[in-house]
Amino acid sequence: MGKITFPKDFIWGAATASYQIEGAVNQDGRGESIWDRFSHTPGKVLNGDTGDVACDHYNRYKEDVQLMKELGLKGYRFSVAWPRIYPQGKGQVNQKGLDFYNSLVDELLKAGIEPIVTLYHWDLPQALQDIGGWDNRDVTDYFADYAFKMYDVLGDRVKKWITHNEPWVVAFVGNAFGEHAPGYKDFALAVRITHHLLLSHAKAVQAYRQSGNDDGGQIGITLNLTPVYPDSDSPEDSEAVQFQDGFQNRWFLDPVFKGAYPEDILEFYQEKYNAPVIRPGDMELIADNHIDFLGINYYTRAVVKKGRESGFDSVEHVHPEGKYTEMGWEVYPEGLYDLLMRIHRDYNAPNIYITENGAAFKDDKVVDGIVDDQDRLEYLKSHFEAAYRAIQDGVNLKGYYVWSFMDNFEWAYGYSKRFGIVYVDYETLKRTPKKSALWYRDVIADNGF
Ligand SMILES: N=[N+]=NCCCCNC(=O)[C@@H]1[C@H]2[C@H](O)[C@@H](O)[C@H](O)[C@@H](CO)[C@@H]12
Repeated sequence: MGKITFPKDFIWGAATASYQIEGAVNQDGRGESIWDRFSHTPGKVLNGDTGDVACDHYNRYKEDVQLMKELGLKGYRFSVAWPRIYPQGKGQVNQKGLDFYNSLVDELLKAGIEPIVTLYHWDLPQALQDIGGWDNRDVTDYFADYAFKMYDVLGDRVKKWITHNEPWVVAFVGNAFGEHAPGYKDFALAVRITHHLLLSHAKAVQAYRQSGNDDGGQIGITLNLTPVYPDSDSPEDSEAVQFQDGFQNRWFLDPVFKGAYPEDILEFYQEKYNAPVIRPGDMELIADNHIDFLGINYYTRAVVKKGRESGFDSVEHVHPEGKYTEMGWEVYPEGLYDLLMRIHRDYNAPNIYITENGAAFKDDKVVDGIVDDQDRLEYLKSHFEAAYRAIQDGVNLKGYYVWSFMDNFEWAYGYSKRFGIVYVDYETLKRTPKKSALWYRDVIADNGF
C-alpha cells in the first residue's frame, strides 16, 4: 500500500485504565476494588503481582501527560476508578478522588489532548461486590448515580464518554471462567450479569442526556468484538460460528443497536441457564437510550469448528499457522477490516472509534536506551492499513486509541505482558518511549504513513 493519509481531524490516541496504571491504592481516600481483593488473593495473578503501585500514574500523571504531548497524541482514553469517587460504591463522595481527575483533565487540555473517559474499566468497589456486585440489580442504579456525578464534575471539559469497557469480559471472564475478578465460575451468573451491565449502560446514557452537560458531548460503549471464521465450510462449523458470533458479539451489539437480544442466543440461555432475568421495561430502556458512537476493542479473530460434544454451544477453537502475540492471539489485521465492514453493514453504526488495539510481544529489551519493538510497530502498521481500507469503503471510523500508552498491570498476567508503546521499568518506574512510539509520533504528525 502506497502512502496513506487519514481523514482530517482523525483522532490518533492511546488508551489506559485506572487499575492498570494508577497505583496509590490506599492514597487519598480510595476505597477497595474487586481487583485489589482478587490480586491479593494468592494464586489469582501471575507472580502474585498486584496493582498496588503499577505505574504510580496517580502521582506521576503530569509527567505522563507531558510525554503524551511530546508524542503528539491528539486523544487519550483513560478510566475513572469508581472507588476513588465513591469508596463504598455509593453515598459519601471522596473529594480528593474528584480532584485527581479534574487535574488530569486540565493537564490534558493544556497539552492539547482530547480526553475520552471510560466510567467502568473493571474496578468495581468491593463494598458493592459484598452486596452481590453486578448480579444485584440495585448496582445498575448506583452506577448511574456515579456516572451522573462524573458528568457533573468533568462534563464541561470531557465531551466523549464510554459507559462500559468490554461487558463480555466483565461478565464471562470474571464470573464464568473465573480468570478475572471477582473470580466466579458460574455461567448462569455471567448471563444474568450481562443484562445488568447493559441495563446500567442504558441508565448511564439516560443520565447523560439529563445531565445538561451533553451539549456537543458524545456517549458510547466499548465492546471487545471478535470476528469469527469457520474452520471449514461444513454446516456443523457454520453452526459453531453462529453460536460463537452470538455469544461474543451479537449478544451485546443487538441490544445496543436494535433494542433486543438475538433470538437464537436468548432462547439457548433461557433454556439452559434460565437467564437473564429481564423485567418489563428493561428492553425498552435499553432500546430508547441510543449511543452516539461505538467503541471497538479489536485484538484478534476466532477460527472455530463444531466440538465433540452435542449442542448449539459445542465450539472448538482452532489456531491456524501464523504469527501470534505473547498473549497467544493470532496477528490478523484482515479481521479488523472484516469486523468494521460487518458493523457498518449489519448495524449501520454511527461514529466508530477503535478504543483499543495493540499487542504484547517479547521484543521489549532496553538496549542503549532504545526499546526495539519492531514487532509491535509492524502490528500497528498493518492494523492501521486495515482501518484505512475500511474508511475508504465507507466506515465512519473517527479515531484510533492504541493499547496501551505504557506498559501496565495486565490483569491475571500481572506485569509479565507488555502492551505499551512506552516502556516502564518497574524497578525505577522510568518511562522510555519504544521504537513504536517514535514511529507513531511521525504517523500522527503526518496523519498517515
Ligand atoms: N478467556 N479470555 N479472555 C481474556 C480476555 C480477552 C480479551 N481481553 C481484552 O480484550 C483486554 C482488553 C482490556 O480492555 C485491557 O484492559 C487489557 O489490558 C487488554 C489486553 O489484554 C484487552
